[in-house]
Amino acid sequence: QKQNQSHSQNNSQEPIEGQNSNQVVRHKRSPKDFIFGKVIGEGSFSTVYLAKDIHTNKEYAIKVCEKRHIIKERKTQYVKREKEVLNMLANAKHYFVRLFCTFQDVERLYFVLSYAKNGELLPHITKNGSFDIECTKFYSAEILRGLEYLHGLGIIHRDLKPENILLDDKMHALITDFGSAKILGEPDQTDSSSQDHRETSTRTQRRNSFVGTAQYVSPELLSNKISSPASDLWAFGCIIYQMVAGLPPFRSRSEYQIFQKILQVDYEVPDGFCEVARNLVGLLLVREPSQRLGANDKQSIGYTSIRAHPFFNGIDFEKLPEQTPPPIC
Ligand SMILES: Nc1ncnc2c1ncn2[C@@H]1O[C@H](COP(=O)(O)OP(=O)(O)OP(=O)(O)O)[C@@H](O)[C@H]1O
Ligand SMILES: O=C(O)[C@@H]1CCC(=O)N(CCc2ccc(Cl)cc2)[C@H]1c1ccccc1Cl
Repeated sequence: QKQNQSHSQNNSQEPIEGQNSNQVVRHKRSPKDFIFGKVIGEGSFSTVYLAKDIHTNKEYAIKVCEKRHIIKERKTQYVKREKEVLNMLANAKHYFVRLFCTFQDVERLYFVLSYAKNGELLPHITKNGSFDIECTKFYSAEILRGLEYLHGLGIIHRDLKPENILLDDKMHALITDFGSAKILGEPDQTDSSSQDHRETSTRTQRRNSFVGTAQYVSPELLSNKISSPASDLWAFGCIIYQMVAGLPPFRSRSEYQIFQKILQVDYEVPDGFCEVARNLVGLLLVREPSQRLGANDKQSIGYTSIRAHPFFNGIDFEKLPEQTPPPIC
């Protein structure tokens, strides 16, 4: 719309004259600030569009959620949690999809996210059959760095899977989808609603009904509903296995049978599966969360025992963002 000069919206980051220079006023965005392009994806209650900011010409992925549908599906908490966790990741420079801003209108919520031009990791694994060891090492290392940052903030993802690892234009990994995340130390919903204040240790939380995606869910989430950062380490083990084998470790026609296999830690390793990768997967797919490799590492310094595993020989964890990801072949 025509901007009235005297009240022209300052949507860029320049300070407005009359304000001291280090103060930048950001005006609340609205759909009018963007040109909405093609649909790049659909969620169970969201549609994601490729969009361009009319002021900067920058491209974003805008996730649009219908309020009516969210309320009907009783997912209001999920949506609020996604925004809350994305905000906590605002200072992360790498390894996560970033949230630039949110706004809403009567019917919808809008999340302006970084655009992961190369989509989800999953199709890159399946299309290619599986990854070679160089690719597997690189992407496992980037995911591990993301988990170190996330767990360092006391956040458990709880639904880590190759569909939730996106790839940016340079093919670097971006973890996304934080609606199922748990923030350690916050009062658990069950505590506030139920009278009995059940003991929950700091590192693990008693769980309410949430369970992640069948193939990647950890045994503890299926049995006693307690999740901890080690629950993400289990999913991490499943993802490494899947990059090497091309399929997740726990597979079956029925979800119930997948759960049975997970609870028994019943998986096979195909012939030709790289031995050193098999060893690492074997140290992560351990039924007892506290016995998983990395479970007892100090959160503040990262997963030193996983980084030290021979599988990561040759990986410089600090230099990953500057590296060119190995071609998927
Ligand atoms: N920042 C992004 N950049 C590029 N593509 C994205 C981005 N965010 C989401 N997508 C794509 O849009 C699709 C829908 O994502 P969205 O997060 O809305 O739903 P979902 O989490 O995939 O589904 P559900 O809500 O059922 O879990 C996904 O398949 C994803 O590939
Ligand atoms: O949590 C927040 O930061 C704000 C607070 C103000 C606000 O009204 N909302 C929307 C809350 C909301 C969530 C779900 C539905 Cl279905 C309707 C409204 C929240 C919101 C705004 C825009 C995008 C997402 C969210 Cl959760």
